Amino acid sequence: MHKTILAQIDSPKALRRLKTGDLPDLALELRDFIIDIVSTKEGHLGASLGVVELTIAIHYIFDTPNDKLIWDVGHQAYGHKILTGRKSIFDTNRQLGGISGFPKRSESEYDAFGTGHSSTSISAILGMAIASGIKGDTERQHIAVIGDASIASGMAFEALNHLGSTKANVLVILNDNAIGIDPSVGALKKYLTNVKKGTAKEENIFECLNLNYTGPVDGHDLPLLLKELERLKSVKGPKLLHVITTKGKGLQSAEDDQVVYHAPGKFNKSTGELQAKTDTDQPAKYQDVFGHTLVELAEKNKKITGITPAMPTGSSLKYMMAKMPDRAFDVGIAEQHAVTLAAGMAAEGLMPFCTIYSTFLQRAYDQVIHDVALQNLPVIFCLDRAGIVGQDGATHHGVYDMAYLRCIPNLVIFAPMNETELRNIMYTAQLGLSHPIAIRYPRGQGVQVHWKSPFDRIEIGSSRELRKGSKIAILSIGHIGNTVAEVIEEFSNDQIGHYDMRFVKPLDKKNLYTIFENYEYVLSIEDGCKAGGFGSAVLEFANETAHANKLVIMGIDDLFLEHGTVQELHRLAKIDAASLKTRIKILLDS
Ligand SMILES: Cc1ncc(C[n+]2csc(CCOP(=O)(O)OP(=O)(O)O)c2C)c(N)n1
Ligand SMILES: CC(=O)[C@@H](O)[C@H](O)COP(=O)(O)O
Ligand SMILES: [Mg+2]
Repeated sequence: MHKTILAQIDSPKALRRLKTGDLPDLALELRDFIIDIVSTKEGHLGASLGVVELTIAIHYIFDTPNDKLIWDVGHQAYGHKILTGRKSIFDTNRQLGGISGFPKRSESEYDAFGTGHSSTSISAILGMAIASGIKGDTERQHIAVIGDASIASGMAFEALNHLGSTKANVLVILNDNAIGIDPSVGALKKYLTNVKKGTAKEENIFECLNLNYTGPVDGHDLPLLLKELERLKSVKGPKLLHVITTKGKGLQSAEDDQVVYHAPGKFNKSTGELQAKTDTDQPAKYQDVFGHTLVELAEKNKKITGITPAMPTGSSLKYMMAKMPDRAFDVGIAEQHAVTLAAGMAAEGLMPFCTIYSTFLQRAYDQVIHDVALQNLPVIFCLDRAGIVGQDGATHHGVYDMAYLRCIPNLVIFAPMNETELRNIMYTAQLGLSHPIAIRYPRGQGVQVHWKSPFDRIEIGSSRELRKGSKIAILSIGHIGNTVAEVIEEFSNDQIGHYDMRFVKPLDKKNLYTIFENYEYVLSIEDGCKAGGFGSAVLEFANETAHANKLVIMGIDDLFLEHGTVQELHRLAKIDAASLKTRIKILLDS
């Protein structure tokens, strides 16, 4: 009997034909299935395990896909994917050519809205509910599932503020597990904890916002969930169901270490034990070089502060937070606030290192312009996960930052080719800059095993000549310069020069002028979009000096790159070693 129910479910329609008594067994099977696949294929684990009962209950009670269902962030939607016709291809999750790790409109009619960045679900579902109203569809249900960390973000609050002033038929399900990737933070978290303890003040914050509030209810109690959802189906207007769940539910190690099991990599599906890393003599991750270097600098320079919007582990700001809790802040999923908070600190003479994933800084674009650059406040942005990030895919690649930052006056943009360069620019920045600076570095490892070098000051706007040549000059920006260095080793002649340009802005125009004068061809390469990026900056320079005909730009074309390994995606984007080799050969032969 057990192990057979999930096999029958190829759609929510099949699910809805089950007896309610079968659903607890289905929940067990669904958990096992998720654990089984994620243990070898990797991905986000804890969040999906936590909402197994909720996922079953929603699809059981509501008429998806006619009723609209949005999963905020979407990293918890594995159960949803499996129950909505993607069970047989779930083992392709996050792999090249496979299904996305996040809901995606083009993938399934059950994915009502594409997510990946958090806190968008309430706005989007309200938009859909308003659309249903305008189209005269009064029966359709609209459901957004949002986590406790995501609902604390500004965008979610903006949406709640609007929602509560409407009669829209929207159900917000607050999935409260008291943790984001790292433990949730802030006053709202304290409030929700008090609600759970029954010690909250009499007025309920959601009722004050004019939402019909139910809860808190046990999100693992399937009969209770079914009952509440069935009841709420006939309650008109905006409403919020507060469910309490355990992230990682059903796998003991994932419940015990929720931070690690958010996305644990490969693990033993029976014991939960993580697959041991075999090679210890590996270069450190850039994020760790950042995190440890910041502590090192902050120990001497008391003006240094650190800020992360909800990514203390991912960015490694956790090291400073542990050592200097008064000077290092996790502000929750609040990129806009993080940037303007840093601006305020800089205005008062502090030296804030504001570390944000490249992709998530997109949300704080106006704050970078209006609050930082326009006022020329020397905030130090450390943009982690810049470039292609791999399996998280299109929502997460950090490939636009050079383009979207380069057009902002006053802003310096630097990309380290290795750990030493990252350390040195961090050191330089805290010596005192007269401008804000964005330092972009990729996900994963650098190239140096022994990275703890003594500090050296870097002259702003200076590039490095790594190899002198005569025919082709390769200009690289950041970590991708290591691919260039490797590739040109294979060309024994001295025709190829290599320049680590370091600064997207200001460009080292003096050096560029000499390069364009002395080489027949100049080839720029970047792990960002070509439109408006580093190569575009070089092209603008080349135009000014009438050398544009010498320039070849390698970068990412005008398209959204999907998911796959970083290597696969570099190959697809034609910025990998083989593509570079081909380009070089063509130029050498011409
Ligand atoms: C705008 C934005 N910032 C940061 C992230 C990174 N991120 C992904 S999941 C997550 C935590 C979400 O926590 P919560 O909403 O409580 O959901 P749970 O994982 O607990 O289910 C964060 C910070 C993101 N996806 N989007
Ligand atoms: C869902 C989400 O946005 C994060 O969990 C993201 O996948 C983190 O990526 P890193 O593994 O690069 O920290
Ligand atoms: Mg949570």
